[in-house]
Amino acid sequence: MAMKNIPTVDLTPFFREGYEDERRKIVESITKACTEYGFFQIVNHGVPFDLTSGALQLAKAFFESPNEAKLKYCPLPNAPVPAGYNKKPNPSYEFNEFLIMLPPGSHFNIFPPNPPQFREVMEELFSQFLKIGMVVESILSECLGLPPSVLKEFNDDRNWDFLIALFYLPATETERIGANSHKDVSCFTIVLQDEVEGLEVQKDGEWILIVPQPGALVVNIGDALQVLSNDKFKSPSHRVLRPNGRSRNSFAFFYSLSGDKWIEPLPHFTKEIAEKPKYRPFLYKEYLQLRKENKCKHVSRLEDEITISHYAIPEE
Ligand SMILES: O=C(O)CCC(=O)C(=O)O
Ligand SMILES: [Fe+2]
Repeated sequence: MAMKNIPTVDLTPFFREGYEDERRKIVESITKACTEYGFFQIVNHGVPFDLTSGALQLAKAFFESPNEAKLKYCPLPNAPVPAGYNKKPNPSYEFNEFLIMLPPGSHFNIFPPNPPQFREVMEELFSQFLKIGMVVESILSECLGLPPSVLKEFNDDRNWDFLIALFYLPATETERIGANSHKDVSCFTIVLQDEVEGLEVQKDGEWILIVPQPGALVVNIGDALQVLSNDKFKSPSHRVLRPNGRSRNSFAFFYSLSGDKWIEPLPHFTKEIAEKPKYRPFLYKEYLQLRKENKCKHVSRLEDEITISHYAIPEE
């Protein structure tokens, strides 16, 4: 595993008047990070540290409760994403437990009553991630060279965003994989990791550690933005290795798209620059459904998983 440094950017200038030069420099560093890694970290993003550390502790307390208690909170079968508690079976090619929530107020949400503040804190975390997500969306839009309103107007339905609390048990002698190499379905994902290492991004065949930093959030590009930008920003392969001797927990916020949207590369990256689209149009919720099957139907072979290349137009 290589120790290259994924850039960390300070977002302070985006919360103040002026600072045009500083903002331009940040846009340049994020563009470079997205082109090279599809990953970067942000600090001074406005999400309170007390909230992030409290949420990590409460989630850990929930996941450490007995299995019978957790299994009462499994998803409803018709939910667009499987909100509630779920666990990858053992043996499987990966091993983790998770609790998914849709936006606060969604009737699909299923929260355990214990620990008592868990629901309230997860809802607050969701709202804070949404707020910073909108700032990140406008920065990424600028990084892609899009006119300011294009991405925001295209992606104007926030009912499909979801937040996952994740828990990884310590590695065993034979099993180290917490989450196998995958690419996220989202436009982009915001990850809050605890202090335990494990998240890695693949670049040029090497695995690079995303070093946990107190107070930082990790951002990575997802498949939807890869399609919309016609591969200008690619959704990076990443994985989670389980730590030795201790557990790890994290939250991942999927800044999504309306499931009712047909998506295909935007004209700014195709017609307007005389490039061929690399993907055929598809309904976003169809892709979400296929990916939900990957996540919950316990596909036991990695090669059987559906990925975004399912919609790629073969090169002539
Ligand atoms: O647990 C993490 O740090 C990342 C999880 C992840 O990649 C995902 O849920 O898609
Ligand atoms: Fe991921």
